[in-house]
Amino acid sequence: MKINKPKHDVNPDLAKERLKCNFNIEEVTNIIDGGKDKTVQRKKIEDIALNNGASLDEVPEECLSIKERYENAVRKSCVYGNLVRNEMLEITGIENFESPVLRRTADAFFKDISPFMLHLGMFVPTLIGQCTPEQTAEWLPKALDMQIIGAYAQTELGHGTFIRGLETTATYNPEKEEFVLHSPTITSYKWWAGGLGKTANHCVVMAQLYTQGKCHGTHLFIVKIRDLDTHMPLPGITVGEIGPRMGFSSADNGFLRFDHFRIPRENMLMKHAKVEKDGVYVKSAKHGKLTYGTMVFIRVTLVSEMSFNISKAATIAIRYSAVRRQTELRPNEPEPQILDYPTQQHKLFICIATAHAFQLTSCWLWNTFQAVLADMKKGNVDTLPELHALSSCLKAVSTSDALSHIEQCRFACGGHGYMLSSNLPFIYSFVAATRTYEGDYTVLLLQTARFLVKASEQAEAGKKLTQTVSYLNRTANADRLNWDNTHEGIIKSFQVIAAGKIGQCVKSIRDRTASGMDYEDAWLMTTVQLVGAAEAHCRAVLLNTYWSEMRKITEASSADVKKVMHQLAVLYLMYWALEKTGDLLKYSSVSKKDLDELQRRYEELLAELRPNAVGLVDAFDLRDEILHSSLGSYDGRVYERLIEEAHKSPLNDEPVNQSFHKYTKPLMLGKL
Ligand SMILES: CCCCCCCCCCCCCCCC(=O)SCCNC(=O)CCNC(=O)[C@H](O)C(C)(C)COP(=O)(O)OP(=O)(O)OC[C@H]1O[C@@H](n2cnc3c(N)ncnc32)[C@H](O)[C@@H]1OP(=O)(O)O
Ligand SMILES: Cc1cc2nc3c(=O)[nH]c(=O)nc-3n(C[C@H](O)[C@H](O)[C@H](O)COP(=O)(O)OP(=O)(O)OC[C@H]3O[C@@H](n4cnc5c(N)ncnc54)[C@H](O)[C@@H]3O)c2cc1C
Repeated sequence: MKINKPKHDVNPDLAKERLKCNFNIEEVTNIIDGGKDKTVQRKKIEDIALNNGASLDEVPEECLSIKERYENAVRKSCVYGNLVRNEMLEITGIENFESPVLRRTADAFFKDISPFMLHLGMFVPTLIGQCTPEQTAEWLPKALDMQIIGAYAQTELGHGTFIRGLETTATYNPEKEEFVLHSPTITSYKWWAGGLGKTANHCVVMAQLYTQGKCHGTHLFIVKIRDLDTHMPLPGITVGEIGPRMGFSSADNGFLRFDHFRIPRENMLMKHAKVEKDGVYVKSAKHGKLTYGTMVFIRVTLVSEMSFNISKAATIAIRYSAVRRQTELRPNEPEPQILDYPTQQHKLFICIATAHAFQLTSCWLWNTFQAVLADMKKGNVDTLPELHALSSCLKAVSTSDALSHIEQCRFACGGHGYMLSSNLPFIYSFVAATRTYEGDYTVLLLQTARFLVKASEQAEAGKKLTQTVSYLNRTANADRLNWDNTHEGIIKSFQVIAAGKIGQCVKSIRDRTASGMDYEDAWLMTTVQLVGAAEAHCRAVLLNTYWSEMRKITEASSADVKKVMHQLAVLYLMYWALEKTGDLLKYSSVSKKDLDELQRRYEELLAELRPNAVGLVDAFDLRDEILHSSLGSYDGRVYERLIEEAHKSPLNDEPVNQSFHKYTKPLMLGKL
């Protein structure tokens, strides 16, 4: 495989690691990309984006002021957007505008975030999923061609989670065939939408629809908020940026207030529900929640996004751990590479395995999503609840796991991991937001729990369940599973844990209602358990999917690749079994001896994977321009880069900062 040759000599420790690797790296890269042809396509696209050179910042993004950072990000977004529009989409096909391949090239331009991300990330998908054919013809080409720039304005100051509680109103006036958008309260200010503050000239708005004096719940509208020529907000629109936050600091998350702002009837996105010219409301014939479609789509794509982010953090931390030496093991011997510490391997090898687990699961989820869309086209919405339950829990657990693994990667890099130049803080703060946005962790797990409780009741009634919960048919009446110390045994035990927890939730709810509580209170009192049950279900799905997809995808692989891919999947199973020993003890016959044996095998597996660690992260094939890391570059020039980056600090522009003469010296002389 053509590696982009490093300009400098590779650090000798890192070079030695590469000699140790005993599998074909390119073969693993092809597996991750989804095939050899996909790797070739990805590299072609990366060459277009990365050779353009526009990503190069003279001053690091983080050293700029808020305004400069935003302006610089817009500059780069325009160069990047133009490349996507004119060159990259020609290769992927326009229908793949959100391909992970395009997504990863964006990271070469932005350490933090592009103010245009939500245009392609949510505005365009909403047009695709929510417009009639006529509306699609009107809006989509303009959006894809970037003649209009959009945002997704759903969340309000007062409500993000509870969409039905949104307060913005869209009241239909049949005389003028217009909707009047209005923000009646402070809490109805739209709040948070990415790109809305300063960049977007259009946005999709979620508002309560009123017609013929009746509220029909939340619906989507496309709204032009700024003049296309002057970019001034239109009369009736108050729009701005919400202020500095933990991450997302180069984008302009926005607020928006409507003062009786009028839009034509045709601007209601009417693929599912409609308002006729005379004001008659026609509800969706298929399903009441189809306006939530963009959220389902993004939740599905976030699983692959998490794989990508973990693979970046793991690459940085593992390459650094091969270069870094610390602490004498024995007197007069060289200090070991920190990667030789089993505790370090425990922090990091699970990250490699998780990146693979999420990548394979995300492909499987994507196929499930496509199958549900195909069903819905034929008018069948029966598979939607299962997709909603799956995408909700996988979004919640993948973002939460990614966050804790990325934090482990930072811990694994000691003090240097705290430097922005390592890129780990950027990756961390980006992923921290994913745990909240697009549906908070707890809230989404409770959505899955709702589905699981129903499924459990159906299993009890002897009904045959759909694929992802079919284990409830087999395990509903099982008490404690006989522990079986095989890989399949571990997966089965997670299904039994999930079934046991769901069963316990059902019992708690029933006990509480039997003692006089109404159903809502009984549910509320049980929510801590319900979140645990949904998480357990998600773990069972993840373990099962990773294991079976890994076996399928490596069927034709070479023996060495098969072996290392197999080792990673086993590591994943064992890691989670050991993390959940309490549950295993509760729901299976596992003994202390079995668990000790599992721990011993896990530690041996870490040692077996050790020689391949650098090879495994090289297989992610993340170019230095994408990694943006002083600690993680291919050549391992860690210390040189840290010094180079330190010199870029604006505080080093002059030998003495003016504050010395202004404040410190007077203080020293007692003249302040
Ligand atoms: C170069 C390329 C760059 C591209 C780069 C890409 C990167 C990609 C970057 C993205 C970047 C994003 C940046 C953040 C963008 C935001 O964050 S946008 C805002 C997102 N907001 C949220 O996710 C809000 C979360 N809240 C919700 O989804 C809903 O309120 C809840 C929690 C699902 C509850 O909804 P509800 O209407 O109150 O429904 P509820 O009464 O609980 O349930 C009623 C029934 O509806 C069902 N239901 C609820 N939701 C659904 C659904 N969605 N589907 C089907 N059924 C549903 C329930 O299961 C339930 O069924 P039953 O049990 O009755 O059978
Ligand atoms: C970086 C970032 C970008 C964003 N971009 C956009 C965007 O482009 N467009 C957009 O419309 N929105 C956007 N959002 C908003 C985002 O979707 C919401 O913040 C998110 O859905 C969570 O809603 P909330 O803020 O109302 O949290 P809350 O619901 O207020 O959550 C607060 C706490 O209450 C708990 N809680 C809430 N409800 C329940 C319940 N029913 N049961 C148990 N616990 C509950 C939660 O678990 C959480 O612990 C963005 C947010 C961030 C952070």
